[in-house]
Amino acid sequence: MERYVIEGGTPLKGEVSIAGAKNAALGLIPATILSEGVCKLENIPNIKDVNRFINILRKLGVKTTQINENTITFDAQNIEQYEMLDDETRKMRASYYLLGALLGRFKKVTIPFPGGCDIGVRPIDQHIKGFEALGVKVEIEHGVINMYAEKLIGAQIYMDVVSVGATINIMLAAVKAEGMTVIENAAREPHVVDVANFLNLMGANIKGAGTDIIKINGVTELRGCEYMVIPDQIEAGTYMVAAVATKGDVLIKNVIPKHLESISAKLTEMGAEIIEYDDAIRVIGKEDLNSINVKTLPYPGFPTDLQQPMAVLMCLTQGTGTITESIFENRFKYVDELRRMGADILVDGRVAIFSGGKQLSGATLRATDLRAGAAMVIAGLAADGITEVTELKHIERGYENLEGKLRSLGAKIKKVVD
Ligand SMILES: CC(=O)N[C@H]1[C@@H](OP(=O)(O)OP(=O)(O)OC[C@H]2O[C@@H](n3ccc(=O)[nH]c3=O)[C@H](O)[C@@H]2O)O[C@H](CO)[C@@H](O)[C@@H]1O
Ligand SMILES: C=C(OP(=O)(O)O)C(=O)O
Repeated sequence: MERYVIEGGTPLKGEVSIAGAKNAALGLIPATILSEGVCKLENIPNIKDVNRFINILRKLGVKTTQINENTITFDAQNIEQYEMLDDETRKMRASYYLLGALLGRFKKVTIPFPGGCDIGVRPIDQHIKGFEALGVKVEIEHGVINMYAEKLIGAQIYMDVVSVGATINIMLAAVKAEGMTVIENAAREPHVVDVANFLNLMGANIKGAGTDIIKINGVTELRGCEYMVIPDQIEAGTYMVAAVATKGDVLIKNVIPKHLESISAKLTEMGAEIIEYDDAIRVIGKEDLNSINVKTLPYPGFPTDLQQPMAVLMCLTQGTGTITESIFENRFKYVDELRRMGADILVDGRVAIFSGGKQLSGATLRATDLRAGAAMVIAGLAADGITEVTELKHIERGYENLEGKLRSLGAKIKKVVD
């Protein structure tokens, strides 16, 4: 069994560099399937989900060359396979992008239902609705999705919910459809824009990514290109929260401060000092934190993926604050773990009420999912005494070298393998 052993109480101090964005890389990697040339991706984060997806592409016949730790070329010119039913595909959420990418390339695809963090029901009805509008026939049997089309034809698609995955997936198929596709009520997350920019560099014609109306004029061929993954908004936000939780002073480098505005605003409201530079952000924690209310929303709102780390800060204030989770219906499972540390949290449906004023004390905690895992680590860094965090496989899905980066900031954390 692997676990982190953390001795709390040391303020984080120094500089940390943020890796490429998990959720952008997970869209860009399958997008390379659409290219009839070689694509070079730089700033790919070295994390489990990304490495798993690269392996899936290799199994499909994509030739990959590792140029250095974070740069890889993808050559999908000779692939013939459009079916991927292995276990790795089943485990990942982002494997749903194989639907859009393989439909765009072959007009047919067979994959299992996607996995991902256990944070509530995660339907893919909006993905399916979009593909059907493009002329795709969909069959679902025994947990396997089978899609095929004679032709992909551009269409007007209104998304009933704002979905990052559905927006990117429809874009992936629509770039190779005949005519114009319009996605209304599209997601505006930075990774939606990143995938659109990459596809445009490959020769696609996408306009409006970053707004809630995206227009895609289909093209017949996409070429190879070189592209750099954007910095990870969520990894950056995690270090921002960790700096405040430990009353530290951290310069977080290789970020796009614009992507972090919702987090900076909330940390400032809590009393932390935030200094923005062109591609870095300095976060200085304070002795006393104000209680605040946070509601998760689609971008540019406060990201649901930082809800769990933020919960730790809510425990460290003196008064009462709330978090409303409006994206996923069951993303509060981790509060039981924080309660073991003495936190006072009441959950009522989509709202968690935090009564502050309690010193967290070290305990053995389970990383129930990826961001809950990050929250447990931050709680351990802020707590009195020793905290052990188990089930690191979740954390390693999305954080590059978390232990090493925290240690470089002075944290007393070590990974123990029994
Ligand atoms: C691999 C990846 O990029 N994962 C991210 C992606 O997940 P994911 O793409 O799964 O999240 P979505 O943006 O699609 O989900 C948003 C909401 O829409 C609902 N929904 C979604 C699709 C659908 O067909 N029908 C439907 O009802 C979901 O249940 C959820 O309530 O965006 C989430 C929201 O920013 C992030 O938490 C995840 O880290
Ligand atoms: C929920 C997340 O990931 P996934 O969609 O891959 O499960 C996340 O990154 O916080």
